[in-house]
Amino acid sequence: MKKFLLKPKKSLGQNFILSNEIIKRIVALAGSLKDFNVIEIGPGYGALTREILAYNPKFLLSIEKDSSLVKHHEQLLNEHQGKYRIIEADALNVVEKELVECPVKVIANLPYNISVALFLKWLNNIKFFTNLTLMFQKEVAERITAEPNSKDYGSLSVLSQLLCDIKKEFDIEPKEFFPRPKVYSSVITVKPLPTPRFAVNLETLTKLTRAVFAQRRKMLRNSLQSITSDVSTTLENAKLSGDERPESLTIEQFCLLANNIIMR
Ligand SMILES: C[S@@+](CC[C@H](N)C(=O)[O-])C[C@H]1O[C@@H](n2cnc3c(N)ncnc32)[C@H](O)[C@@H]1O
Repeated sequence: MKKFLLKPKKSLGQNFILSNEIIKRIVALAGSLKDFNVIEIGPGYGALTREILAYNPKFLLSIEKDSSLVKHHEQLLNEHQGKYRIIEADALNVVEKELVECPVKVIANLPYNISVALFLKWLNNIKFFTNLTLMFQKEVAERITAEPNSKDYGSLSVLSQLLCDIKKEFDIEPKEFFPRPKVYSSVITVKPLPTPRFAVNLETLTKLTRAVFAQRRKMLRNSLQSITSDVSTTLENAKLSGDERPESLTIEQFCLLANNIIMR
């Protein structure tokens, strides 16, 4: 990769993995790919792409925004005709189900600047995916996997864990990338649940958790005022006193609250 001497673009979150061992560990986490269509976001120079193709998936679709990197995939395209396709696009705007059929697995070292937005987009349609093996900045992985009563617990943790089984697999040091990022990275595996852990309207839950975590030091009786005009009935029906702070609520309690709230 270094021999191409292209200047990595910070604006596109370009930090390329150098270690073959780490590439192998990541792809192995996705399990067998034989009968699966695979999507890779941001293939870059194709380090993960090559390893994914070595697993002989049914089909691999890569989505890369940087046209100068798309050009580097000619050889892979020739070697894997009919099995591999790369499109130049912004992954945030792609409608996956129009491009590949189920069953689908996602494997990606995500560009850090769009990683949360992309993950939220997938959560909205999570049943489309069999599993996702994803690298995030460590801080984001910690927010996704955080438990109640921890500083990282928030809207992203509630939504992710309501819909999926998620495991933090391993951390990666900055020295394993070119150029070196300032922070550690983490790989997580995401297994969508057949149905959410608790029945709830996702839009209401999202608005509720965003509103209360935006004021995470405040007690619920105060922070709920911004989204409902009937705080006391809402709290009573959700079996809460109102003294609680959002980080102490379990996912089940958030769902009960969402099911009982009448939004302004
Ligand atoms: C962290 S690098 C990963 C590169 C390579 N897969 C690796 O692991 O070495 C992120 C990649 O995503 C691409 N990218 C950035 N923003 C994107 C977007 N909105 N849609 C698709 N690809 C994007 C970058 O150009 C870059 O190739």
